[in-house]
Amino acid sequence: MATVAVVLAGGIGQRMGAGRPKQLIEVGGRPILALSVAAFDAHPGVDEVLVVMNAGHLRDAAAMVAPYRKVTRVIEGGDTRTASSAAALRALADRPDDTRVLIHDAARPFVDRPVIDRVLAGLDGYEAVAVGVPSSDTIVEVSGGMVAAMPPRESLVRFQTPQAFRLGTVREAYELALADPALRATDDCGIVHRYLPDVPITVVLGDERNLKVTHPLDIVIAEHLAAEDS
Ligand SMILES: Nc1ccn([C@@H]2O[C@H](COP(=O)(O)OP(=O)(O)OP(=O)(O)O)[C@@H](O)[C@H]2O)c(=O)n1
Ligand SMILES: C[C@](O)(CO)[C@H](O)COP(=O)(O)O
Repeated sequence: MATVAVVLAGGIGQRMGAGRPKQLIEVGGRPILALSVAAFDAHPGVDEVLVVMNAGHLRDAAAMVAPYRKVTRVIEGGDTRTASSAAALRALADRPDDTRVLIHDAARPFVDRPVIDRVLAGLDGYEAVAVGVPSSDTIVEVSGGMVAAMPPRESLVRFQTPQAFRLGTVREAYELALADPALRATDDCGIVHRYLPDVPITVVLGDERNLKVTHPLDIVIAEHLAAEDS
């Protein structure tokens, strides 16, 4: 069965405040979007890359990813990350249920081959795979400014991407989610977990370098990581 990597680049980068989507910013002389796409293009287990971009920058994105031969389409995303994932799933509507789909934040340009290897290996035994790293901070649930719950840190991980799925599973979860007026989600595994609670989601180890470039300080870190790679 085919393996498709979806690179989500439909955001506007509000928290970065750069005046343009953060995935178009260069680190180490290359756009963040290109670095993310390159990681999947170079992976021997990935057959195809689908890029999701916001409407105003489709041409910029197409030009940036033109050198990568596995990129088959650059499509328009939606107003939220969830809507952009849904747009990608619509673009894959004609693909068989056993297609393997990896959904990745374009804003994580340092995803590397070992992380992708672990995700693909996870898909051999499970319908849904998440990537997590242990937290070095204590994570607390807060309600109304007060501590409401303190789950033991050993039981917590921070999710990264790519998250991977059998297409039939993530498609079914999204069909249910999109029919729910109360839909709220920050990632794709969250949608599978909520709408198909019987589907086990395995968690494989991520990497601290696989950071999500979100705030201006992250650009400083990203430049440093890019220099390490050069
Ligand atoms: N409507 C959206 C929103 C986000 N994303 C993508 O999902 C990933 C994670 O989102 P985030 O880091 O929140 O990016 P932005 O939405 O651009 O950032 P912000 O929330 O600060 O505006 C990014 O690669 C982003 O481009 C997307 O494809 N479509
Ligand atoms: C999917 C994600 O990267 C997992 O940590 C994260 O939830 C994305 O959140 P964002 O607010 O869209 O950046």
